[in-house]
Amino acid sequence: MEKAPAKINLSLDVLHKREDGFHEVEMVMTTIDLADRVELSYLEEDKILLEAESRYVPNDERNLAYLAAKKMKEYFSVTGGVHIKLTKHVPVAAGLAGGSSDAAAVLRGMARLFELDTTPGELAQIGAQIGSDVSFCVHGGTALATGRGEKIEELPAPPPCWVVLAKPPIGVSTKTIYQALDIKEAHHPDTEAMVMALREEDYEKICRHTGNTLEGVTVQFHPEVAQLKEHMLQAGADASLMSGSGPTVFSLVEQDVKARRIYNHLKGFCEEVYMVRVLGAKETLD
Ligand SMILES: C[C@](O)(CO)[C@H](O)COP(=O)(O)OP(=O)(O)OC[C@H]1O[C@@H](n2ccc(N)nc2=O)[C@H](O)[C@@H]1O
Ligand SMILES: Nc1ncnc2c1ncn2[C@@H]1O[C@H](COP(=O)(O)OP(=O)(O)OP(=O)(O)O)[C@@H](O)[C@H]1O
Repeated sequence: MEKAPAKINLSLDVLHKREDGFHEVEMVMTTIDLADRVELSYLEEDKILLEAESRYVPNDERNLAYLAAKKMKEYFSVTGGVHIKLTKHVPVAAGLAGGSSDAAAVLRGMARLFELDTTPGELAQIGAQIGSDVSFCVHGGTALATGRGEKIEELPAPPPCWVVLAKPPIGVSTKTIYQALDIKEAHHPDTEAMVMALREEDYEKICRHTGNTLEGVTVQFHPEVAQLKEHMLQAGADASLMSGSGPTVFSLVEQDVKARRIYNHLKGFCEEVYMVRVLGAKETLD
C-alpha cells in the first residue's frame, strides 16, 4: 500500500510567463496527514486496471494514476499488468495536489512491485511529464519547488502544528487561474524569508511569510475563498492561506484547543473541513 498525501503551499510566487506557456514559480510546499490510499498488485493480463472508489475521478487514461502506470510500463518496458485500487480521501480539484500525489504513489509503487532499478530523482523526472506537482509528490516532505514546479530542493520540515482546511463546494481549474493572473499587479510573497524561517525552525516567522500570488485571482472568481480566510483568522488562526490555485483555504495553528475551535467554527458553514497534522518529513511516505 502506498500513501498519497496532499500538499499545501506555505508560499507560492509566480515570477513570469515562459515561452512554453507555463509559468516560472517559486513554491514552498509541505505534505499533510490527509492522504489517498493506492494499492498495487500484479495482473496476469498485460494491461492497466484502475479501480477508483470515487465518483469524482475517471477510471481511464484521464486519471493521473492510470497515466503514471502507463508511463512506467513504457519507460521501463515492463511486461505484465497492474491492478491499481485507488481510495480517495483528498478532495478533487482543490489545490491540494490529490491527483499528482496519486500519480507519484503509482510511480513509487510500480518501482517496488516490479523491482525496477531506479531512483527517486528518475521517478520525479518521469513524474514531471505527468504534471508540474508530481515531482514534489515523488519526494514528499518539505521542499522548495522552482522551474514550473519540477525542480526540487529539500527543506527542513516545519515545526509540528495543526492544519485546518476548508474546501468550498466548487472546483477550480489551475489553467484558468494562471491565465487570469496579472503578475505585475499581484501580491508576491518573500520566498527567501520563508526558506530561512524553515531553516531557523521559527514557527512565527513561517506564519508571517505565508503568501500566494494566485490567491487574489481565485478570490475574484470565488469571493467565498476570502470569506473563509477571514473566518479562520477571526477564529484565531496563526496564519491562513489558499493552497495552490485553490479553492481550499488552510490555517496553521499551534495550540490543540485553538485548532479544534477553528474546526468547529468552520464546520458551521462549510461541509468539507479537515483538521490534520503537518507531516513535512520525508520518511512519512514509507
Ligand atoms: C498551482 C499548483 O498546484 C501549485 O502547487 C501548481 O503550480 C500546478 O500544478 P499542476 O496542477 O500539476 O499543473 P499542470 O497539470 O502541470 O498544469 C495545469 C495548467 O496550469 C498552468 N501552469 C501550471 C504550472 C505552472 N508552473 N505554470 C502554469 O502556467 C498551465 O496552464 C497548465 O496547462
Ligand atoms: N487520481 C486523481 N485524483 C483526483 N483528480 C484527478 C485524478 N486523476 C485525474 N484527475 C483530474 O485532475 C483534475 C485536478 O485534480 P486534482 O485533485 O489533482 O487537483 P488539484 O488538487 O487542484 O491539484 P494541483 O494542486 O496539483 O493543481 C480534476 O479535474 C480531476 O478530474
